Amino acid sequence: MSGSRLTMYDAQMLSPVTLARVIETVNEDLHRYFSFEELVETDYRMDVISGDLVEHVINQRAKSARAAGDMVFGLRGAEDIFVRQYTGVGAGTIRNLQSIMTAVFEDCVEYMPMVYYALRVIRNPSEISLATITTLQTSMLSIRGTFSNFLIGVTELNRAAVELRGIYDLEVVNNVVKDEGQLSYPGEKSSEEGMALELRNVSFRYPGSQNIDGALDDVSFKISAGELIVVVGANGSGKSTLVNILSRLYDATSGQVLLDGVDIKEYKLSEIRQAVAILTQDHQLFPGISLKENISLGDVHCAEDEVERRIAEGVRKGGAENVIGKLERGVDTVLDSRVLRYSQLVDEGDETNPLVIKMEQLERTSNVSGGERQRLVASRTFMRMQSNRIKLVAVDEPTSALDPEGELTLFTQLREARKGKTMLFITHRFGPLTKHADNIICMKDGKIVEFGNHASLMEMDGEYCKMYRIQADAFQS
Ligand SMILES: Nc1ncnc2c1ncn2[C@@H]1O[C@H](COP(=O)(O)OP(=O)(O)OP(=O)(O)O)[C@@H](O)[C@H]1O
Repeated sequence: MSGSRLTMYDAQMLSPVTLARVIETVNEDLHRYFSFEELVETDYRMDVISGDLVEHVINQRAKSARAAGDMVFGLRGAEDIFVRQYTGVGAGTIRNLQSIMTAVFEDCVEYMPMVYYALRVIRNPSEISLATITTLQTSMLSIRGTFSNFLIGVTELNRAAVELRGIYDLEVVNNVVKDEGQLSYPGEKSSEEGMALELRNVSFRYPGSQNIDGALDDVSFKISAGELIVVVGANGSGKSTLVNILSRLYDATSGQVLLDGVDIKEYKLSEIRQAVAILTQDHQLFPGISLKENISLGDVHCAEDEVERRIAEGVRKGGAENVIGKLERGVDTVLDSRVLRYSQLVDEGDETNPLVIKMEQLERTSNVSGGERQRLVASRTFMRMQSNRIKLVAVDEPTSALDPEGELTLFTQLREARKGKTMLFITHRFGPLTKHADNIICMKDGKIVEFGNHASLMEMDGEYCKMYRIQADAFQS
């Protein structure tokens, strides 16, 4: 795609004047602009934050906005909202409020003499003339306009604030996770083998949680560098929360987290993020950018002459070679291309409306399945894992849409890539992983109820053994 052609489809029949319009653009910069703009959505939060991509996304968005130039006319200000959503800084809101208040103040000052004169006329009606009435009327209309603009502004601000809260509770996370550490990671005590992890009496409750109990309750354990750990437990037992705490997406409410024997808060936050690779069901393909770029975002710090090779390796290990092979444009394929939709006054449910028909035609349908998507997302993680900086890999049930062979291959590839890394797998399926685990953490109601390898936990005949037997029996009966 190149050029900057805009194709417009107007709906003249809606009204004597055009009230609605569908615009198609083939401008690549504009597409990128919309794509990066969309990454503020909750759906992509996990990828952007855990991949340490905040700065990259903000820069790319600004760059494509500059390149697209006037085509993003009317969308200025979105930048502020974007930055605010990622940083928790309300710069845009504050600036908007300031400009509205300034306008009101200026108008009040401007019309003050009129107001004074109007008050005099009320007190002394003999002063009034036709010219005075006309002047007063005009002034009052202006003042009314100013105040109605003010009210619209306040409503807008309110809407923006609600949107902000709704979309991004990450703002809370950013406020809670303070980036005050000074140490570089890996540090002096770090091992070549991977990241050593320790939790000491950690309890955690999500900000604003309505649950009676916290998500983690007095959790303690120690994992040596380079171990393969499997975390099991019922839904809601705290497994994913454990990963959130270890990768410092959240800070523990109480207790201490140590990485290589040093308190996690003493390290620079971005260096911790750069040392961790996370793959979960929540990880997504980014819309509107090529598969190649999607996978390369696994490591934006990769040397330029290494990128191609590492993407290819990521694709192979992620089991996505066949997926890409069957696409006409291969790794250059753009899935979920963004379409500019302007649908004011159009009932999108009305399937006979010519604009609705046109919009549906323009939506690029994605031609990959859910499982194929998971393979492409896994390819990004494998791209990331090739970096020497990665010392911890946390994998949280990323295989829900994979066929059994795909799941087994993914786990095998992950295990084989463990050199120099500590691996943490969260799974509900015991077979392919637990027998390879150095240790298994079994969780229940936010607590660790059992810790040990498969043989020792089976011998214990407790919670782990019970869950294991349920799955094993299902295959035998
Ligand atoms: N963002 C959140 N805000 C508030 N509460 C949350 C949030 N995420 C999880 N919780 C709560 O924390 C507890 C632990 O959740 P967590 O996701 O860690 O469980 P899990 O063991 O990974 O569950 P699953 O097997 O279903 O993935 C649950 O009670 C859950 O409702």
